[in-house]
Amino acid sequence: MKVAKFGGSSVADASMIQKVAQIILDDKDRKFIIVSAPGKRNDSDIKVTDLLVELGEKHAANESVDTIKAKIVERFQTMIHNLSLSSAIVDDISESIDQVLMNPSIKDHRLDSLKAMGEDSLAKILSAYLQSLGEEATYINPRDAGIIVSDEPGNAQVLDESYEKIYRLREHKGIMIIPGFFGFTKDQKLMTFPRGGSDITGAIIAAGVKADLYENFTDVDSVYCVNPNIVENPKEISELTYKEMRELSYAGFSVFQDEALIPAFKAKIPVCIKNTHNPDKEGTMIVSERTEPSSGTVVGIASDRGFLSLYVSKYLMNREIGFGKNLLQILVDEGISFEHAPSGIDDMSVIIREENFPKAKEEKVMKRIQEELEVDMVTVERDLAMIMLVGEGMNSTYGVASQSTQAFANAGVNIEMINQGSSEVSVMFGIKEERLEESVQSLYQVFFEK
Ligand SMILES: Nc1ncnc2c1ncn2[C@@H]1O[C@H](COP(=O)(O)OP(=O)(O)O)[C@@H](O)[C@H]1O
Ligand SMILES: N[C@@H](CC(=O)OP(=O)(O)O)C(=O)O
Repeated sequence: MKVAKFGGSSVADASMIQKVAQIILDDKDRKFIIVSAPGKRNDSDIKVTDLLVELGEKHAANESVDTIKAKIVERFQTMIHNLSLSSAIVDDISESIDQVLMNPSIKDHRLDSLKAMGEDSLAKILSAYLQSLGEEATYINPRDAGIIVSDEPGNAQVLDESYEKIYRLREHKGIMIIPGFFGFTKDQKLMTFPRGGSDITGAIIAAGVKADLYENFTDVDSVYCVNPNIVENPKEISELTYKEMRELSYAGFSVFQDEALIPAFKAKIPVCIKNTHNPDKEGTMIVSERTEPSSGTVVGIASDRGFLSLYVSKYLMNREIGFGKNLLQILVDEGISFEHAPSGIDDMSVIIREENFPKAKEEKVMKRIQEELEVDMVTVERDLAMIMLVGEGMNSTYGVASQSTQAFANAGVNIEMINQGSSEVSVMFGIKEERLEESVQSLYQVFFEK
């Protein structure tokens, strides 16, 4: 049995849905289908989830939602019309949006219910389309599928008790179409996963039904060793380990949501990233152990913008018991989560995503650090990018660090920070955001073109 997830780019319009239906019908093992909300049809288009977020924000600000709601409904209407399906589905979508907007009992998590409407509507459309082709296909709501999640709006996590119920889906006849991106709390509140979270639903269902394979269909032939938007035609990766993919997706390989790997990894379900436009291509396999030798020590270079470094220096910091804990406690008190915390003898930097440490919090946090920890210096440096080199073989190989620093030197880029994490499969560099592209290109040359 296979679980196949189709991302937003794979269900962007009616012609894509026809392709998706063909892929499903081409393999009888594709029994559990997870769908995202319609994504961009072209570069200037807007994802349905983003339209729904805008709708929610306007509603919360008591602004008129008529125009934005009409845009969303029209998007589905065109799709339904081009698939020759009943227009009653459009009326249902429009009514469901109104119900969510008017329901007073979901006030504190209304945005989740709105965001979920993209996936939910698309799942209903795909099952109706498969039925119109004479197939036995059923829309299954995540509540009925058994996806039970924590009560964290926009950031839900699956609860382990889900898996037993999901396993029972195996007995269901025909093809099951399950909307991605959300689940229900024990007290029946709808909660969404983090953005990109349909990948997470796919992994949860794959783990729950103990699938032989989790196929993740997107719009590229494979996972490339570097973001194809930065390097033209980069090398394809045929096989990756869970550990490598987790690091790469965390650090910027947006092709697979970073939290999605955990359920698949725990249940040891192999994952295959494939292209909806080119389904016969093998794609990239993600497995627990490599079956073929990797072509190099570094398997991928991931990068992401939007970080800052909170730098603290205090003479004899190394002798002060609890300094690190007290610094991090201040961040906890202020509701700031951090990513990395490299430290020296008298210095410590805390790397934070800018969205988690808005400028409005800066003055108070700096003042608290200065006064409570009596530091010599505390500064914040914004507009940083992180570049991560990943590969399971890296730690047992000489020269990766020197080759990397050479690559930065070739590009004339100053390294602000190096962090060889404890994961043993990655090394991370912090640089100024504006030098990101040339750094990645130079690293690509050194590790993949020589
Ligand atoms: N290393 C990488 N390999 C492949 N694609 C990548 C990589 N890094 C970033 N991407 C981007 O990820 C995109 C696919 O992810 P996404 O747009 O979320 O797909 P979907 O709509 O199928 O969920 C690709 O089109 C590509 O631009
Ligand atoms: N539609 C949701 C969830 C998702 O996974 O989307 P996509 O498959 O387009 O990345 C989002 O935009 O976040």
